Amino acid sequence: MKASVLEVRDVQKIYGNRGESQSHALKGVSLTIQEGEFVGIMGPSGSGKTTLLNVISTLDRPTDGFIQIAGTDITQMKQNQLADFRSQKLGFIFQDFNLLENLTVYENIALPLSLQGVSSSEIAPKVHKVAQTLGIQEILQKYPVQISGGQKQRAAAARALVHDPAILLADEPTGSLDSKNAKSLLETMTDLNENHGVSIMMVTHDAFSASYCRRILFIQDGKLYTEIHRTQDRQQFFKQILDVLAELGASHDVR
Ligand SMILES: Nc1ncnc2c1ncn2[C@@H]1O[C@H](COP(=O)(O)OP(=O)(O)OP(=O)(O)O)[C@@H](O)[C@H]1O
Repeated sequence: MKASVLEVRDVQKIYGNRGESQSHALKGVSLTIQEGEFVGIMGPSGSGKTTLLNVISTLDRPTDGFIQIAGTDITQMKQNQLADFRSQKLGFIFQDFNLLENLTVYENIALPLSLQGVSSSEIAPKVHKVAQTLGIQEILQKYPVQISGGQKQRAAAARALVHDPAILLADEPTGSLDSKNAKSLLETMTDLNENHGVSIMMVTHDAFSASYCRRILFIQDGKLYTEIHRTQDRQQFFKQILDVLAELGASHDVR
């Protein structure tokens, strides 16, 4: 049986101190992601998706509950340990790429390893390997301003994966892409998941993007509402997602 890469148990998040106006953003969320899964997180605006992603990605702490990533309980870690853990075990892709404009694509991809003090001779083969997987070998010497949005997102994905993280966390990764580049990135993520064993958790509003996942967890009002698994083809799954979103009364994009 596969091991779990992520275990979230009874996680609560309350913003604001006692006596102030408080916001109960997560009200006891539990979920497990197994190694090699591609899981989507969806839900209406304000349901707690970003909060969930932030506590899993160690950027914020839960008020209560337990989160284990690759066998390590992150809720017990000190701040400096969390920074190391994040840079070694987690990979992130965001909507707006977050590439450094004054570094080449190669240097951007190498950055997480350079920051960990890995030698340049060890870094080079890793950058070339991940660039090959993402089909961006030709643009390694270019600067972000010289490449397209789709290429920027591939470079960002390469940077997220170069240190071989336990899980790739994606927050609206197709949000800044046109539909052709979005489709191409989603196909790449599917390839990473199916053929390279990358475990992925993706937060998205977009039913088309979500239809590439194998399983989707829906959150509403800080709690898990339901989950669905892809058993048939992607078009069927897309319809199933729209049905749940309609049930939730959520607004959604249809590409
Ligand atoms: N820093 C904060 N301080 C106080 N309340 C917050 C804070 N961040 C989020 N909230 C509240 O917590 C709840 C969940 O917000 P969250 O951003 O996690 O939702 P979301 O599902 O990501 O929404 P969206 O899809 O609009 O990004 C909301 O009621 C929000 O107003």
